[in-house]
This record gives sequence, structure tokens and C-alpha cells, in this order.
Amino acid sequence: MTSPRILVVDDEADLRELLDITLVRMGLDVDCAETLGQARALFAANEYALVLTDMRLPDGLGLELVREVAASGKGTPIAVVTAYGSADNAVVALKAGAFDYVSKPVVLDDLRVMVRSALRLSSPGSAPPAAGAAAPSRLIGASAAMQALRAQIARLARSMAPIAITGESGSGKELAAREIHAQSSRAARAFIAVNCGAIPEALMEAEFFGYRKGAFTGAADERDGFFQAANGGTLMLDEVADLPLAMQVKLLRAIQERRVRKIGATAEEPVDVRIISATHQDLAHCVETGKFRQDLFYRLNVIELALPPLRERLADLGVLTDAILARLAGGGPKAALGAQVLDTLCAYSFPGNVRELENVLERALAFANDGVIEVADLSLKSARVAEVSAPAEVAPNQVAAPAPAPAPATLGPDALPNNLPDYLVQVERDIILRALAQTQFNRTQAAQLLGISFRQLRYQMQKLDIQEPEQ
Ligand SMILES: Nc1ncnc2c1ncn2[C@@H]1O[C@H](COP(=O)(O)OP(=O)(O)OP(=O)(O)O)[C@@H](O)[C@H]1O
Repeated sequence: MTSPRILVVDDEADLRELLDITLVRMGLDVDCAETLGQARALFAANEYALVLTDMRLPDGLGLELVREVAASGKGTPIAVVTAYGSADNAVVALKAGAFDYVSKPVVLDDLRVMVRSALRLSSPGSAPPAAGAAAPSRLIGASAAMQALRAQIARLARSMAPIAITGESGSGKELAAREIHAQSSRAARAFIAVNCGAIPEALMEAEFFGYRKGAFTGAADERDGFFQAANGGTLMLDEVADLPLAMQVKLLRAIQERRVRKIGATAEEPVDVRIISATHQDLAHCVETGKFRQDLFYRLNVIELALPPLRERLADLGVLTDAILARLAGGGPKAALGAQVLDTLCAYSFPGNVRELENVLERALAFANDGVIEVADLSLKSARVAEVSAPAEVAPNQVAAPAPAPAPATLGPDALPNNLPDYLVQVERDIILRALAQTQFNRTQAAQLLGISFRQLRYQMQKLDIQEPEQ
């Protein structure tokens, strides 16, 4: 069996030699290039398990090589060697598609950790899923938004770049983070999720970095912190905006140096942890208001992953409901949904997203008779359901507007409305909202569905005060 082959690109002879010797001692084959031109030629002619490049080369920037390797479609991980303290370079390289970086002067232990992690990525069977191939995912949903999200996760899983996940409460941020970890080369190691808002400030440093025996009153034994527990794996910082400023400084240092010091210890210890942060707050706004440090924001926010709220992917409600009911049945017979239940759910705005859907269904199941959930069992907060009654042939259906108008009174087949203009306005509003909900607020498609022009739809939306849901 041939050894994995590594391409080292550096014009500094000393460093090139050091990297070469270290990698050969790890049992790897090494090719060396001194310039961008040489590197390109070698990369085009060979298959590499890893490319390791300096940032400054005589004929260009290592960053160009990062972009080219990332776009090559070969799936080869590329890492950069950055000058000490140039956090900017590392972040720029990660954003451009680098898998990881090592800082100069190169600490050989760090280099070996990085190389091993890259080799796990390029070992057979770890290639990125082919475009369109559905990797098994715990994130349920077939909507375009979910498909795009899954594809993005598959790409992101192959790097060390810190990821900042945004999304409303209950929209699946932690689930997405677990998915990234599970698809990464770190899957066999720990995934640790920490709710930053739930830890008392006085205990934070001990919880994150651990402590030595006797470091403070009550420290009866040595204890690891979250960083040590997540070593080799992934650390998710949930509700990261809630971190107090003093802790933000310490966290930034740990992330930059990849080293932590237990309370009471004299020496620092290296940690190899991928950081995923999440918040439902606007972190950039927290930076503006001075609540969150700009430098930490920059470090955490290398790659953004935005989770859509459930009301923007109503097409997933059916499969999600199905999967949740199957889980709640625990292998037994699954509850059925009565007529209109799915339509009623589609008309609900789900401020608590998928978690709220889970809660609603769990509660409904407790009220359901004979394993059939009816609309009344859902007990949705009526203010958030745009209940629509329409002429007999128009069924109540999904609505995605933030502030639905009061629903018109239900009319039997022979009944007449007592205010025809108002009634017709309500019916028109309902139909437009349903079309918008079905197309996830794509106005062009909604207009097509209704056989009217985009301009007509826009005009009617203005007239009826229908606004897009807030992002
Ligand atoms: N796409 C999805 N498919 C299946 N289940 C999902 C999906 N999204 C979320 N869930 C489920 O919804 C619940 C909430 O998800 P999760 O805890 O990941 O949300 P969150 O955004 O991290 O919430 P919070 O902001 O409150 O921390 C979990 O039980 C999760 O399994």
C-alpha cells in the first residue's frame, strides 16, 4: 500500500525542510514546491492527501492556491502556514476554503494533529457526497431550504473553520451542529454542547478550562473543563451572546492559541477543538452595542450557517409531523391526523419552530381519541393561527402572514354574508396568503399560481396590508 502523499509549498528552505522531515517521519510521502507555479503543476499532475502552503510565495499568495484547490473538485484538504499572531490571515484562508491552519513558528505537535485530521478526511470512504446524493441526515425536510442546508453542512463538515449558526429558537441549531460533527473527521470524538447563558459567571472559567486539585476552596479533585472534554471533537457554544465580557477575552485567547490553562495550573495544555457557536440574537448588533467583543465575533463568525424558521419551509410540515409522530409512538402504532389538521398547522406561525411542533403534537396526542389527532386537540394559540373560513368549496388553509386579519364568520352553504365587501376582502386575503405560504413567499410564483401578474399581486398585497414575515 502506498503512503498518503502531501504537497508542501514554501519558499523558505529551512521551514520547507522541517515540514518535509516531520511529515516523512510520520510515514508520509512528500513533494515540495517553492513557488505557486510549481505547486500548481504538481497539484494538477498528482493526487494529494493534503496540501500545506505558506501564505506568501515569490510569485503570488498561498490564498490563490487555497481557492484553486477548494474549487478543483478533488476534495483535497488544504491548510495554510500563517505568520504568528496574524489571526486575519487564518480567518481569510478558512473563509476561502482552507481546511485548517498552523501558525509560525510551527509547533510540531500541532502540525501532526492537523495532518492526522486531514488524513482522516482524505482516507477512502470519506469523500464528500456526490452532488445530489442524499447523505443520511437527522435534519428532516425536503424543502429547497433544507436541501441547501444539508449540502452546506456536508461541505462545512470537511474543515476546521469555526461556524456561527443563526436561527430562531427551536429551529434546529443544535441539531445542525451535531450533524456537522457527525459528518466530520472528528465524529469518533466528543461533541460537547454548552449553554453559555446557563452557567453562573463565577463558575465559567472552571467550567470551560477545568481546575487543579486545591485551586480554590471546594476543588477537591482535578477536573477537566469543556475544552478538554471536547478535545479532538467539537465544542458548541450555544447562546454565545450571553457570555460575559471577561469570559469572552479568555475564550478568544483559547481559540487563537489552541491552548488552555486549568485554574491553578502553571502550564498550558494544547487542545484540538472545533468551535461551533450559535445564537438566536443578532451578534453583529451585540458588537455594535458593546455587549460582544468585535475580535471574538470575527473569530467565531468565519462561516455563517443560517437556519430558516419553520414557517418559511411549510413544505416540510408533513414529513416533520410524520417523523415526530413515529418517534412519539415509540415503535407502536402511529397516531393519524384528522381532516384539516395539517392545514391548520400550516396556518400557524410556529414562533417556537420545530420544538414547538414537537410540543404541540405531544400534547395533542394526550388529548386524541382512538389515535386520531383532530384540530381541537392541537390547542394552538388562536392569535397565531390565521384561521380562515371561506365559501364552502374553499377549505381553511395555510397562512404565513405575521398579522392576519380577523377571520370572517363561517358561512354554511346557504348562508349569506352580512357585509359582502368585507367578506370578499377576507376571502381574497386568505387566498393570496395561501398562495404565498405555498410558495414560501415567492411572489412571482404565487402570482403565477393565481393567474395574475406580479404587479397585480404586489398591488393587492399592499392594499390588503400583507407583509412578508420577518427574516
Ligand atoms: N430539521 C429538523 N428535523 C428534525 N427535527 C428537528 C429539525 N429541526 C429541529 N428539530 C428538533 O427540534 C428540536 C429543537 O431543535 P434544536 O434544539 O436543535 O433547536 P435550537 O435552534 O438549537 O433551539 P434553541 O435556540 O432553543 O437552543 C429538537 O428536538 C430537534 O431534534
